[in-house]
Amino acid sequence: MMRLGSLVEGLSGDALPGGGADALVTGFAIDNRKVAPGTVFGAFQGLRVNGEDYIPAAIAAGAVAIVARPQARVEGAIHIADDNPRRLFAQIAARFFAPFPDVTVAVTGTNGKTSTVELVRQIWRMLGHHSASIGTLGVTTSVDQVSTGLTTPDIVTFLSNMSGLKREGITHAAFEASSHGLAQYRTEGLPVIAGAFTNLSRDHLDYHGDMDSYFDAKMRLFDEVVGDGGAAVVGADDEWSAKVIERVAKRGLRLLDVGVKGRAVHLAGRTPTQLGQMMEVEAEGKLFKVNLPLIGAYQAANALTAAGLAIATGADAAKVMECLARVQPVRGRLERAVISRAGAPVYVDYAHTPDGLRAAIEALRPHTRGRLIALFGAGGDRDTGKRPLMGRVAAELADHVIVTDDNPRSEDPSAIRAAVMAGAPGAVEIGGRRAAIAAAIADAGADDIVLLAGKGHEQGQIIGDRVLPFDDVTVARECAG
Ligand SMILES: CC(=O)N[C@H]1[C@@H](OP(=O)(O)OP(=O)(O)OC[C@H]2O[C@@H](n3ccc(=O)[nH]c3=O)[C@H](O)[C@@H]2O)O[C@H](CO)[C@@H](O)[C@@H]1O[C@H](C)C(=O)N[C@@H](C)C(=O)N[C@H](CCC(=O)O)C(=O)O
Ligand SMILES: Nc1ncnc2c1ncn2[C@@H]1O[C@H](COP(=O)(O)OP(=O)(O)OP(=O)(O)O)[C@@H](O)[C@H]1O
Ligand SMILES: N[C@H](CCC[C@H](N)C(=O)O)C(=O)O
Ligand SMILES: [Mg+2]
Repeated sequence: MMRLGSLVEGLSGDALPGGGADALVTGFAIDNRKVAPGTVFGAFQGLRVNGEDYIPAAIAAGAVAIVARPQARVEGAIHIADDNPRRLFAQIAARFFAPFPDVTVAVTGTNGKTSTVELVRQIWRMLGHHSASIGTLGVTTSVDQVSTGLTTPDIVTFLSNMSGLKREGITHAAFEASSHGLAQYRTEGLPVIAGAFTNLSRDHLDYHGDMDSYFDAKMRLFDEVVGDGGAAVVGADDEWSAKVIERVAKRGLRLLDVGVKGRAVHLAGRTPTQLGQMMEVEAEGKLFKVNLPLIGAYQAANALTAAGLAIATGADAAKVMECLARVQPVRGRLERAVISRAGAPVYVDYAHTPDGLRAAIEALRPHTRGRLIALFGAGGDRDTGKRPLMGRVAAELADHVIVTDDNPRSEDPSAIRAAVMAGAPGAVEIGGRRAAIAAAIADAGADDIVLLAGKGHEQGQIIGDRVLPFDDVTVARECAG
């Protein structure tokens, strides 16, 4: 327990009203249903509801203070007022949940965040650090993986997870900063010493409106979240890279640009091998030949971004390159699920954007002798504009396209499929993901390759408000057996 005064000192403009500084704080919550006596409640205006409407309920449940806009009505508890209550709440809560792992880094970008945080975690571990990652796969350490549902559930869960990791002896942590998380101040308050940008392409425009706003949401990572004197690892091969580098320079962060156009970690060459690829990498004036055991240009890019983060946080480049040769595949990212009876390899990948789909198909192309069969759908209650674009990418790059269901959520699955089909003339539509997977595998010959895209590691299919058990890898094995 801590006193409210010490938690807000220097953060909140106004002095706490009479006696407020001595109030004992027992915890933090942003949902009134999680308030207990002594909780500080963050009341935020949301997309669905206004959290300020729950202030009376939070106070009735024992909230000691409310962090909310100055206009909010607070009676019977201390009102800590700020025009940006989400930011202030994160700062105050971080003081409560401190200490955190000593070395903390964050990754943003449309695609590649989960892969990159997972690869940094592995590199750090190989270098002898106690490391963890937080993101779509949950909270991962070398001994444990706990799923959390969302990439970044909420600020209280995030800070309490980070604090729990510190208690378990974790010294190095990498986390995913999604654009929703950044816009809602869900992943901050703690010192972040390096940030990384992977790439930017169409997704989530339902939430952000347009690409410039989406870009700005992501750039908060470098503008505000990474601490003064910190580093920025920037994937240099994206059409947005130059703009990112500009922002990083303006903020005065140390830049490590990585990729084919990168100078700090330069990818000079890349040759696919049967189970991976040989990369030629220049870093710190030396040339390294790295046998990366992961396929696809996109995985090479993520591996180098992860390497950049390890270097930015003090690791020796030569040692990091040695580690890259020993990384384990990331769950559900070009994971080889099974080889069909006919002899066709079946890959599961989490591609759920047009650019992700392009990356996944291009990764498999050099490994395909016959036809590349791509199966995917699009998630319901998400950016609708990406659907025909995903269809178009697949129709252009794959030899045979099957359009099926992803997580329809509250939408009509056939309407989602129709929107995808609109971009993919010639594609076959099969409602019901299991039936579609069975058809894809049955259709594949010995020289063909099957890509099951969109759901990666997910263990359930969200239909309406029900989550039915579903795992692409398991279903693929059942259909192939
Ligand atoms: C669009 C979005 O990001 N929504 C998230 C966000 O909602 P919001 O702030 O708009 O909240 P709201 O539901 O309108 O409620 C407003 C406030 O009232 C509070 N409340 C609400 C009801 C109540 O009874 N009592 C109460 O106190 C809520 O806790 C909230 O603080 O905050 C909520 C509480 O933390 C989240 O549950 C919710 O995630 C929804 C479920 C969601 O689907 N999010 C997805 C899109 C998401 O965030 N995905 C990204 C991944 C993106 C990527 O990596 O590509 C992620 O980081 O996971
Ligand atoms: N660097 C990259 N460039 C292009 N596509 C990529 C890249 N990295 C990953 N992808 C594609 O995106 C998919 C998801 O990868 P990953 O889970 O690492 O990304 P993410 O950013 O965490 O996604 P999410 O937004 O769902 O959390 C992969 O399965 C792949 O198809
Ligand atoms: N983080 C992404 C994951 C999408 C995964 C896909 N299977 C879907 O349901 O759309 C999102 O929440 O938009
Ligand atoms: Mg992710």
